[in-house]
Amino acid sequence: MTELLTSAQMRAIEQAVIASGTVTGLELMERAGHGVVGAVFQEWPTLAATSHKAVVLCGPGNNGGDGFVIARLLKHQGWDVDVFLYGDPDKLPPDARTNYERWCELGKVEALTEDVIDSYAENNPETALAVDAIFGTGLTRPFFSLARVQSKLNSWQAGSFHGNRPKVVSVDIPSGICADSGVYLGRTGTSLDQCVRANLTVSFHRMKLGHVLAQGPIGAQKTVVADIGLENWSHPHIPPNDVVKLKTGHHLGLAKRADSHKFSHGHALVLSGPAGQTGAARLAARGALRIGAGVVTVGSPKSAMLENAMQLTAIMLAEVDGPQALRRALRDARINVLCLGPALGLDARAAKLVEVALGAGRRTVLDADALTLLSRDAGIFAKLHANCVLTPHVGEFKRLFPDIAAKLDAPAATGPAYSKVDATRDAAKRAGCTVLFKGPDTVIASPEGRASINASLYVRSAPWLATAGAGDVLAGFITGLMARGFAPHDAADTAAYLHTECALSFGAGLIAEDLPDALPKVFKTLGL
Ligand SMILES: NC(=O)C1=CN([C@@H]2O[C@H](COP(=O)(O)OP(=O)(O)OC[C@H]3O[C@@H](n4cnc5c(N)ncnc54)[C@H](O)[C@@H]3O)[C@@H](O)[C@H]2O)[C@@H](O)CC1
Ligand SMILES: Nc1ncnc2c1ncn2[C@@H]1O[C@H](COP(=O)(O)OP(=O)(O)O)[C@@H](O)[C@H]1O
Ligand SMILES: [K+]
Repeated sequence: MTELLTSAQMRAIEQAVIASGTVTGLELMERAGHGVVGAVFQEWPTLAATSHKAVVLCGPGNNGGDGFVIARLLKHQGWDVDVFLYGDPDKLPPDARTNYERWCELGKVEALTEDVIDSYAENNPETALAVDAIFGTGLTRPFFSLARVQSKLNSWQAGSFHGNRPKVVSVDIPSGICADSGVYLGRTGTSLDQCVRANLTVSFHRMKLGHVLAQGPIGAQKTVVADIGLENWSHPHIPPNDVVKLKTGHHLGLAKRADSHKFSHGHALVLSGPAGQTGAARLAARGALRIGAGVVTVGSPKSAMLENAMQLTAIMLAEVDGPQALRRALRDARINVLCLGPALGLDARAAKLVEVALGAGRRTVLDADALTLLSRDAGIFAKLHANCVLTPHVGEFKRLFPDIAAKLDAPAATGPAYSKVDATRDAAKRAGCTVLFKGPDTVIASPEGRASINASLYVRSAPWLATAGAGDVLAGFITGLMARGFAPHDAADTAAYLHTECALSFGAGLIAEDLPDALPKVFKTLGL
C-alpha cells in the first residue's frame, strides 16, 4: 500500500514540516526543481548527455516557482532556456517570486499568452523539452485564457510544427487536471485534448489522487514521484481513513498455514442462473477456488443441474432451486460466504434469493443481476449489511446510486471536483457496506470512509480486462478471499489487485476463463 494524497493533505504535510523548522518552503521548491530535472535526465538519457534547448511555461503560483528553478538548473547545465510567465510577477507567492528573481539574473521572462506556442514552435524547431509548470495542486477553477496554449502544446508534441516533437514534462500534474479528482477542469463541452498531455509527469513526495483517477492518467501518461525529503512526515491531523491507499503487491496476507485443512479456508456458495445462463456463476466459482477458498459449491436451479454437473469437477454442486432451498443450504454453518449475481436472472425467484441471502447476514458478494435487483427494490436494498460487498461497473453504479452518479458526471466548474473516491465513499455510506466501483481506476470504499484504489494504469494498464466475464471472476476472487477470512474491504481491494496482476501476467488475448488460471503464476511472483 502507498498513500495517495489530496492537495489539502499535501499542503498540510508541507506546512507541518516547514513549521517544524526542518526545512524551508524555498528549499522544498529547490528540491522539487532538482527532482524534475533528475527525472527528465533519467527518462531521456540523451537529454542528459549534451545541452539542448528548453522552453519553460510558468504559472502564477508555486508550480510556476518550480518552473523557475528548473529553468535555472538547466541553464547552469549549459542549456538554452526560454521562460514564459502567465500572470503578474509582483503577485507571485514569496518562494516563487524569489526563484523568479534568481532566474531574472540569468535570462528574460516573456508573457505567456494564448498565441505564444504557435510562433515559438515555428521559430524554435530545435526545442527538445517543454516544461509545463503552469498549474499544479492549486488549480481551483477552469482557465479559459490559456486553453489554446494547452492544445497547441499538444499539437506541437504530436509533430504538427515541422514534425518537431519536444518532450513535454508536467511539473506535479498536467495543467488543467484537478489534483484531487483527476477531472479536467475545462469549459463545459471542451475535450480532454485541451489539458496538457505530457510525456512524463513528475510529482512530489506522493502521487495525488488526480494521477490515477478519471482523465488524470491520460494527461500524465507516465508519473514518477520525486523524493523531496518529507519521508518522515507525521500527520496526526489527518484521520487515517481520509488517506486513500493505492494497492500494491506487498503484504497481501495470502499465505496458507501448514497446519490448516480445507475448512480452515472457508466454504463459498455461488448461486447459478437457470439453464443456458450458468457460465458466469462457474467463472466466479473457479475464481473463488483458485484464490484459495477451501470448498466452493455452485448452487444451481433444478433446470441447470445437468448443465452445471457436466462442467464442474473440483467445484461441488448442490441443487438450490429457490428461496426455501437456499434457507436449507444455509443450515450448513460452514458456508461462510455467498456470491450472488453473475447471470442470476432478474425474475421474482432471483429477487427472493437475494432477499434470503441478505437475511442470513453472512458475508455476501453482490454483483451483476443482484445489483440491478437491489436498484429496483428499496426493501431489499435496506437489507444490505456491513458484511456485504457490492461490485458495480459504471452502468450498475448509475442504477444503484443515480443521484451520486449524476454528481460525478456533472461538468466540474470548480476544484477540488467531486471525485470517483467521493462518489464511492458516499455510495458505501448509503449502502452500509463495502462498494467496489469498477474501471481502470477501481475504487473500493467502506461506510466508515476507508478508501483504496486499484489502478490498472500506466505500467499496470490492463485493457484486456474489458472482456465479458472478467467481472464475474472478480466477484469470485472477492468471494474466495472472504471465505478465507479476509474482511470485506481487504478482500475487495486484494482481489482487484490480483485481478489486474492476472491480466498482466496472461497478456494480450486474455478472456475471462484465463484469469483464475493465471493466479498460480501471479502467486509465485508474489513469493507464495
Ligand atoms: N505542497 C508542497 O509540498 C510543494 C509544492 N510545490 C509546488 O507548488 C504547487 C502548488 O502551488 P500553489 O498552491 O501555489 O498552486 P499552483 O501553482 O498550482 O496554482 C495556484 C495559483 O493559480 C491560481 N489559479 C488557480 N486556478 C486558476 C485559473 N483557473 N486561472 C487562473 N489562475 C488560477 C491561483 O489563484 C493561484 O495563484 C505544487 O503543484 C508544486 O508544483 C513544490 O514547490 C514543492 C513542495
Ligand atoms: N479498460 C480497462 N482497464 C482495466 N480494467 C478494466 C477495463 N475495463 C474493464 N476493466 C475491469 O474488467 C472488469 C469488467 O467487469 P464487468 O464490467 O462487470 O464485466 P462482466 O460483467 O462482463 O464480467 C472489472 O473488474 C473492470 O474494473
Ligand atoms: K503542471
